[in-house]
Amino acid sequence: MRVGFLNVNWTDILDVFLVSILLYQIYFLVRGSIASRVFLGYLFVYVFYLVVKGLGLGLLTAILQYFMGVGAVALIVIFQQEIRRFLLIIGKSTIYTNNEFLKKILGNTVLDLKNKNLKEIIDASKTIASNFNGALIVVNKRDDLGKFIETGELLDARVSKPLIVSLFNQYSELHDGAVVIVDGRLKAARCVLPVADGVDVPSSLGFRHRAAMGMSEATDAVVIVISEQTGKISLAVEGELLSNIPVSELETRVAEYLSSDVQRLVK
Ligand SMILES: Nc1ncnc2c1ncn2[C@@H]1O[C@H](COP(=O)(O)OP(=O)(O)OP(=O)(O)O)[C@@H](O)[C@H]1O
Repeated sequence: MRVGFLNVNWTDILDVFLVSILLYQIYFLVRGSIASRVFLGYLFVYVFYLVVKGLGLGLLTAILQYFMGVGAVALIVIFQQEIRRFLLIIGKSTIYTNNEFLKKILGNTVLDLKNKNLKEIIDASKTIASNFNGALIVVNKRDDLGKFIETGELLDARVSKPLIVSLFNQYSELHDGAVVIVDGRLKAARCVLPVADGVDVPSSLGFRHRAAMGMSEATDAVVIVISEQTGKISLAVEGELLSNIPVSELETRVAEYLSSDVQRLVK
């Protein structure tokens, strides 16, 4: 098919269609964040490069080509979070989650909660909430939480209700930040978590709740967050915050997410 001076065949149309979807998905992932400005900047340089190349300006093309090469590596670093989210979306597609064979190969079966000491964690959360002491408790699922543990005070203690409650006591030296629990061991306290900054985050949310969302977006851990102001308990899972969870439902909700393939907790 000829459109003006262009020769267009069906593969070109398919190509443009797929690139449009890809660009839209990238825009959807980065919109509202600082990364979106970086992405636009990079896109602008790329279009400029195509124009320069089309005009046959050899030297400028070579310089821009080098810049684009280095920029591609920089983009991977800058877009770590977005790339992770993008791959998670693909990984969570129904093809995978509904396929028993793949689940078995990739070990996506029911997880054993026996070693997680959930009861102690839940009991501690209830007590902290009733005392109106704020808290941020990260409980691992499968992902390695090593780099977040390193930001805090290393403890590696057996999880127990009194330990967690006393760590979040307002007079404790370690009450700030989050505790990270891995397979029933309280690995560290006063940990710094990544803060969620997307447009989906309500501006009214404080930093404790944003950090819970950010952590659950960056990893598959479940984060229990207790508000110091209201004593309400919320859960962050897969980048979403489920506010004001009734204490009677807390254990079931956490166990449900940690033990199964359920990707999102039922609201
Ligand atoms: N990135 C972070 N990583 C870990 N802990 C954090 C982070 N940001 C904030 N916090 C913790 O949250 C505490 C209070 O934050 P802030 O009052 O802004 O949160 P909030 O969501 O309004 O919670 P609250 O309802 O308890 O006041 C801080 O003192 C700190 O202990």
